[in-house]
Amino acid sequence: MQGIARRKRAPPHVFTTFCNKSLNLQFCAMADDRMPKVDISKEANKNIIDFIKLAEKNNLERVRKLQRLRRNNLITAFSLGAGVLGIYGYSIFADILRLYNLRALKQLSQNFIMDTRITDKIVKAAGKIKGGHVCEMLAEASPCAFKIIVGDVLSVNMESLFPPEEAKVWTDAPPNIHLIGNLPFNVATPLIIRWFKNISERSSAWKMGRVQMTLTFQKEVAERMVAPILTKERCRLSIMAQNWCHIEHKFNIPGKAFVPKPDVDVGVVHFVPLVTPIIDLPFDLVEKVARCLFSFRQKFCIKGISTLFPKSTRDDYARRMLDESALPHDLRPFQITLPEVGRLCFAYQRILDESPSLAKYNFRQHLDAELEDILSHEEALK
Ligand SMILES: C[S@@+](CC[C@H](N)C(=O)[O-])C[C@H]1O[C@@H](n2cnc3c(N)ncnc32)[C@H](O)[C@@H]1O
Repeated sequence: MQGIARRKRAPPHVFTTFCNKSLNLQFCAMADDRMPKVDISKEANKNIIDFIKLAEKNNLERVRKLQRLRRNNLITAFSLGAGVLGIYGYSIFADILRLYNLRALKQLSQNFIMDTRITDKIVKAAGKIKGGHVCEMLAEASPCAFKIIVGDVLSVNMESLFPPEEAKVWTDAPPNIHLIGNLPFNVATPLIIRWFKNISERSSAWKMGRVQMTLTFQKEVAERMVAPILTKERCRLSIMAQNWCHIEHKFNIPGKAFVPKPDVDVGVVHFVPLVTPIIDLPFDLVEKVARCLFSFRQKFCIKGISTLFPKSTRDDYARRMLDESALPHDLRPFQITLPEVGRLCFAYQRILDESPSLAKYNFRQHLDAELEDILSHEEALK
């Protein structure tokens, strides 16, 4: 008790303990020489042991506090480092843009990929291109003969771009000609639809054979193109892409890899035209059936199919198309396989063979007139 009373007077910072359970509290050192030594080996004094335990607990807490502090410091240092590196990296990109006198034009959706690891990855996704003919790479980066075509890719006829001796027969392996592009999203989607049409007709670049493409799209569009049945992404674009091409969604590029950064992520997609399409019918017919079929995605197919026909005959023709295709009437568009869409297309073709004028019917054009009809009918019922 005496020892405790004295020790209470001692300033807490001069009390140091080195104790360990295995030492059975054999050693206790005091930093203050004025304090008398306490002989704890004599007899187990409960109060002293409690005091030492308390001191040990305090020490432990201090150590934990220090560890927490150190961890927080590390996190802060790491975040600051990453921030500095980010700013440094961005300034390098900005310098490169300035060096090449490039200015990102918003109206052309110019978002540049400055990381050559990503451009390498895109080129790798194109497959074996060594010694090949490639449409689009940067002039300065290319050791090969390079020709810049200034123009709108949507209206360029690519027929004459490649040497005729590179052409391959359609049923052969694809020629060593590649279309690689990182185009604005508002250009890439209409362009690929146009190119599917060219593929179906074997026109433009596809006069050279089954020319492959490696193109970027908004990530969600890439996902739609490869979407299998029963997925929420399945849509008209899935039908069009998968009907004419073997298609692979290779990888995604995060928006932050571009300068300036777009609001969305980007998907890289590789296309190889099929020797024979799954639905071997004219592009416009397949496109029209797919468009109408998916115009009411959550409804039964019959609703979308019926929009292929004028109002007076639509229910009969739609039922006939489903029956001739051996498809149930309660099927929804995202449940239909490509060969089943094909059966619907052939059924539609047979109807057109009987009544060719039906081919001209366009639901969208007639929509306004029909809506007016419905409204006036409802008006009359009031
Ligand atoms: C997303 S940026 C990509 C730039 C560069 N290829 C890259 O990957 O860093 C899109 C490029 O397509 C060009 N572009 C925009 N509309 C175009 C069109 N209709 N025809 C051809 N190029 C177009 C823009 O000028 C821009 O250079």
